Amino acid sequence: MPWHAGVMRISVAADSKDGVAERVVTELRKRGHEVVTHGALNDEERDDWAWASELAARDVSEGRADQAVVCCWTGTGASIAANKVPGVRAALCVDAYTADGARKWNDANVLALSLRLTSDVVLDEILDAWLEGRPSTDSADVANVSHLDEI
Ligand SMILES: O=C(CO)[C@H](O)[C@H](O)COP(=O)(O)O
Repeated sequence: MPWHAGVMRISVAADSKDGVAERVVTELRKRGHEVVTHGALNDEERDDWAWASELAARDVSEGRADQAVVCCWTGTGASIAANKVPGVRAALCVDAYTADGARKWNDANVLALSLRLTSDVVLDEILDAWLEGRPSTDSADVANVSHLDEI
């Protein structure tokens, strides 16, 4: 399903059943999106950050999800793991400005979050910016993003 279609299928992964991770799931569902859970949010799966994040990123890469949100304590490991998956552009976002830029300039398709840093208010702001964000059509931005596949 394309970005602009409104309702999306979004995979959410976390390495602990943290309140922030559970709030991501709740907030996405509240906004009408279909959510698939991985890692510590899924009783059947391994909960380490590299494995959990990989599963969510592969959902995006292999077309089972439109976007993903990957979470760990710092957000760093989750973003590194996701960015190893072909076609994934994961962005670790600590505020709405970064989330907006990640969608606009980087056409990011995976949002990485720090469970440690992300307050409820900031999470709401990040999700709003992320979900409303659209990739730039500026030729330089398009060229940068397409070069990522060539690197
Ligand atoms: O931020 C992380 C990785 O970037 C992890 O969440 C952090 O290392 C804690 O992991 P664990 O609970 O398995 O020790």
